[in-house]
Amino acid sequence: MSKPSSAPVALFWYRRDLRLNDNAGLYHALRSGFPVLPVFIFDQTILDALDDKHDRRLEFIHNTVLEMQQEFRKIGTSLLVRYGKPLDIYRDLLKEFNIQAVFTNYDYEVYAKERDKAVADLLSENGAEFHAYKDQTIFDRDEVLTGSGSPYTVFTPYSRNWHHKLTDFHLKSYPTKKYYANFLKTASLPIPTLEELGFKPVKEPFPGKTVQSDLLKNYKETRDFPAIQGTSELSIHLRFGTISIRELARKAKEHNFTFLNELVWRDFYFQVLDHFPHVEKYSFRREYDGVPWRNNEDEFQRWCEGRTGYPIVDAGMRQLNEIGWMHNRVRMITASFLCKHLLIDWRWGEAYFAKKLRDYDLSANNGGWQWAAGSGTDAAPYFRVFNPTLQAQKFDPKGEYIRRWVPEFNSLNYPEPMVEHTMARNRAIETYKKGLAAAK
Ligand SMILES: Cc1cc2nc3c(=O)[nH]c(=O)nc-3n(C[C@H](O)[C@H](O)[C@H](O)COP(=O)(O)OP(=O)(O)OC[C@H]3O[C@@H](n4cnc5c(N)ncnc54)[C@H](O)[C@@H]3O)c2cc1C
Repeated sequence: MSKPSSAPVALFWYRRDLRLNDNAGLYHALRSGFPVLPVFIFDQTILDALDDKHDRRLEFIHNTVLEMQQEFRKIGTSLLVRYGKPLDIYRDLLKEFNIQAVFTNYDYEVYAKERDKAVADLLSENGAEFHAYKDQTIFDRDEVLTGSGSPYTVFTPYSRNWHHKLTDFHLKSYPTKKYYANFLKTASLPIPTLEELGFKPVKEPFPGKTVQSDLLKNYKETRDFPAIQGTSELSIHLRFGTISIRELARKAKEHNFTFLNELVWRDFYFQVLDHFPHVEKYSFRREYDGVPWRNNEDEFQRWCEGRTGYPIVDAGMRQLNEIGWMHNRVRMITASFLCKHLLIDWRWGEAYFAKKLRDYDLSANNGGWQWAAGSGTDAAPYFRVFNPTLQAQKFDPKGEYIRRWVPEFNSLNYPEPMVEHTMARNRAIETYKKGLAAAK
């Protein structure tokens, strides 16, 4: 394919980094010497897989793209927005523009890595370069390794080394604003509506982008209590890059070590997915794939709908179904209940969360589920089974969270527990034992 004779340009391809400020790949694009055209692709492969057309994630992305377009208009450029399969879109873009290079930020998911490789190959065949940068993590793939150079598979030593390696350099922002003059000057380009993409808005507000210093200061004491707002609710912003991880980590470092350590968990699970891509489909510890799950579909349905008869589990599932978010403590309880009390394959629960969570992120979701199932890197041992009643007493002592989401709790309309705890606990331990022994 010969290049069009128009002036040479570089593209910056937005994906999980939907902001102009402090954006690593954008910074490098703007310093490349070519005028930069920012691009966003609504990826048909991803959109086709979403069966609920009221998808909060897509609405969030769409709103953000519209907001970014306003910012781009102020500086005389425009976001080029396309809908389709990325490789097809790049074939078209190569015909429309004299592309010298495409800049972007790394994505650690298997699908994304394959997509990027295909696009990089296509560009290379057409004499254009592909450059990807670390932007969504503080440390990635090979930056925090054990003494023998292998990836960490346990969080605590990873975290110790992460903190040890951290310097001000890693938290420094990329000053993109200084280079805004290097965007390609264009007229305003159109953006498809949500309806044109085949989706409908949920029209519920999203959490804000900022976190109060007081919340961070008290985070260690408040984060486990789902009835209060003791966590940042920034997860959707971290997921789509509407805030910078470096800015947030600087604030965390200043105010609260425990909060900073949650951001370390995030890095940890990204590097687990990057180094051990088999976790996307299989247990991190492969012997756990031998657990003979019961996989009862009616029981799974009751769990999904929040009708298990365990109020903390039901409150969590209803919170998830209603607002697309669930408190972390309750994610742990509901996930453990599905895997251990009901002996349902963690992948069923993982897929349900993936459908519903507004902050769904493959790495953290998979890490959380494999932790709950006992099959993951840092997993809770299989014989440790959360007691949902004791968890509720400890973390929702006044039952406020439960009453908020399960108003009929304590009435005749509320179901009896679907399994008895002691029986379920013993059954889980025996079943896991059998599965693990068979895998030896
Ligand atoms: C079964 C299960 C599934 C989960 N699925 C997801 C998911 O799909 N997407 C997701 O972002 N998080 C997931 N988590 C982790 C955690 O529950 C959420 O990040 C957190 O509840 C988001 O709320 P917040 O922003 O108020 O968190 P805060 O407590 O304010 O934490 C700040 C940020 O740190 C990161 N973080 C916190 N805890 C973790 C963790 N355990 N692992 C990785 N990152 C973490 C998140 O980016 C979060 O926004 C899951 C946890 C479990 C147990």
